[in-house]
Amino acid sequence: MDFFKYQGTGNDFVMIDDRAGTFPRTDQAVIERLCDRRFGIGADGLILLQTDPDYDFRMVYFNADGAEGSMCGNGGRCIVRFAHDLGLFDKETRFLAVDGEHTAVVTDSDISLKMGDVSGVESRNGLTFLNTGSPHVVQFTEDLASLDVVAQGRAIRNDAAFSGGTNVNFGQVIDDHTVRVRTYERGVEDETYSCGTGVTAVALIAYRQLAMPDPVFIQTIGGNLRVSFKPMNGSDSQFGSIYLTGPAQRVFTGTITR
Ligand SMILES: N[C@H](CCC[C@H](N)C(=O)O)C(=O)O
Repeated sequence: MDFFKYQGTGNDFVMIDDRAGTFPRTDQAVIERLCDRRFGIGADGLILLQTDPDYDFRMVYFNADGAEGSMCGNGGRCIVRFAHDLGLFDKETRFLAVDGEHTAVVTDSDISLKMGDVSGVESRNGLTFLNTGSPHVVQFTEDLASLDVVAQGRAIRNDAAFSGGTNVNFGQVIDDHTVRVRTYERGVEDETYSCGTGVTAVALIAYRQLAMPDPVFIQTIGGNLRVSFKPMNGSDSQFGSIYLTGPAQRVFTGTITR
């Protein structure tokens, strides 16, 4: 079976053209092995591109642990680049993911992905929590560089307040419109270089708590992203027209031999 490898700001994915629908998608051990950085290809997740009667394509996303995940923003940007590379559309696309419809626009340098609307921001156990397609906690800190993201992220990830777990993002304000972010990802169970739904969550909370204006510029370990949004219904915790914008590239192709 052929595979492709894509990365978006260092969040990397095994990408498979599964338009024939033959990939063993219920075999969690196979997916986990393909994502393993020692025994497999190595990736933060695996994504199937499938057909859909009403859309350009359908995205099916699995975390590195092999389980089907909630929405993945960087994976969404990567599969848009993949579909574009396959010639499935010209500049603009409409596709279906686990959280519903997404649209995206492709330029040479960037993919701009429309994210699902955000319906609320909660405080759980004193932690700021919201769902941007995946569940996220957002915390701001003064010293991001020396933070033990894995230890602190894992403790919050396993907090009983979050049934099913949560991803955990730590942000440090760099200037009036820029936040640097590090993320502990559920399903990878480690820090990743970037998390698209995570930086989206951070941008919205930077607006809500710190009055940071739209768009918010984000620095991750793996590169820079931009999040634009519109508050909805006169609320500072509901958002629409959310766009996640930044680079996504094919890195290599290969063949899975067993
Ligand atoms: N890396 C992804 C997030 C995956 C979410 C996943 N870790 C989960 O909560 O199931 C992103 O760019 O949005």
